[in-house]
Amino acid sequence: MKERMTAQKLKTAKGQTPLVWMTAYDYSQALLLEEAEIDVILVGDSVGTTVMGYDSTIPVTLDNMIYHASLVRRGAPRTMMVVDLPFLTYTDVSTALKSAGRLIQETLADAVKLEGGRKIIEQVDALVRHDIPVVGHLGLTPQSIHTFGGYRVQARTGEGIRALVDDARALDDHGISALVLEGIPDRVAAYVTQHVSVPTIGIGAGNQTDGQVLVFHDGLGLSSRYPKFAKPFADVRGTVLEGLRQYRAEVQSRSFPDDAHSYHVPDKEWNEFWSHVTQDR
Ligand SMILES: Nc1nc(=O)c2c([nH]1)NC[C@@H]1CN(c3ccc(C(=O)N[C@@H](CCC(=O)O)C(=O)O)cc3)CN21
Ligand SMILES: CC(C)C(=O)C(=O)O
Ligand SMILES: [Mg+2]
Repeated sequence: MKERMTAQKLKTAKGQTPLVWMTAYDYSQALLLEEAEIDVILVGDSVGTTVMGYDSTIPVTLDNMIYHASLVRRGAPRTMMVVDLPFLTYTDVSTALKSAGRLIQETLADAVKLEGGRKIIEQVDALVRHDIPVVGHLGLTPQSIHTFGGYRVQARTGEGIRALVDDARALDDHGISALVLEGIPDRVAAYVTQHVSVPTIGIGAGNQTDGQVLVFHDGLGLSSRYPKFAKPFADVRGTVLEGLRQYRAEVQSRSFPDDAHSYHVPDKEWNEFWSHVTQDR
C-alpha cells in the first residue's frame, strides 16, 4: 500500500518523481482516484463549471465546497485532499480563518488553496500560523476572470514575470505547502520552480514543474470544451454515449431485460395463484 501524502511530505517531494494531482467532486470519482494511487486530490472550485453548469467559478459558495469535499472524503479516506476556498471567502484575515476553519473541520480536508500572492499574504500568514496547511495558486487564477477580461495566459511580459516571481517568493516565505501554477509560459514556470522551496504543481505551465494537476473531466475525456493545456487520457464521454445508445436500443427491442436480469416464480406457485384466479370467476 502506498504511503499517504501529507503537507509535510510535500516539501520533501520537491525535485523527486513528479507529483500527480487531479480534481474530484464526488464519492465515485474519489474512489477511482484513490484506487489509481493519485498523490493528491484537489476539490476544485472548477466544480462550478464541470458539475454545476456555470460559465465560471465565481458563483461557487463555501457551502458548495463543503458539500463536495465531504463526498470526496468518503470515497478517498486515505488520500491527501486539498480544497479550494471559493470567490470572496478570504477577503480578510478573519473571513479567511472562518472559511478555512469550516472547510477543515466539516470535511476533514488536509489543506486549503487560495488564489493570489502578495495581496492575500496576511490571510496566508494567519492560516499557516493557525496550523492550517495552505496551497498557493498563481498565474491564470480563474476567480480573477473579470480583471483579466477572460481566461488569458499570464506572465507573458517582463513586468508580468517579475510580479509572478515576487508573488511566488512571498508565498514561499510565508510557509505555503505547495504552489499551483496555472496558464503561464513553460520557461516562467521552470524559473519559479527553481526559485521556491515548495513543490510547484503545473496546469498549462509546461513539464518542468514538480507535479501536474488536471481537471477530472478534462483528463478523462468527459468535457465538451477543452483548454489548450488539457489532454484527455481516456474517452469516457464516447464510452458513456455508446452505452446509453445500446441501452436505448435494447429496451426498445425488448432484448433487455433478458431472463438473466429478471426474477422468476416456480411453475407450481404460479399455477396455484392461477387456479385461484380462475376459481373466483
Ligand atoms: N473543465 C475545466 N477545466 C479547467 O481547467 C478549468 C475549468 N473547467 N474551470 C475553471 C478554470 C477555468 N480554466 C480555464 C478555462 C479556459 C481556458 C482557455 O480557454 N484558455 C485559452 C488560452 C488563451 C490565451 O492564449 O491567452 C486556450 O486557448 O486554452 C483556460 C483555463 C481552468 N479551469
Ligand atoms: C485547475 C485547478 C488548479 C483548480 O483550481 C480547480 O480545479 O478549481
Ligand atoms: Mg480552483
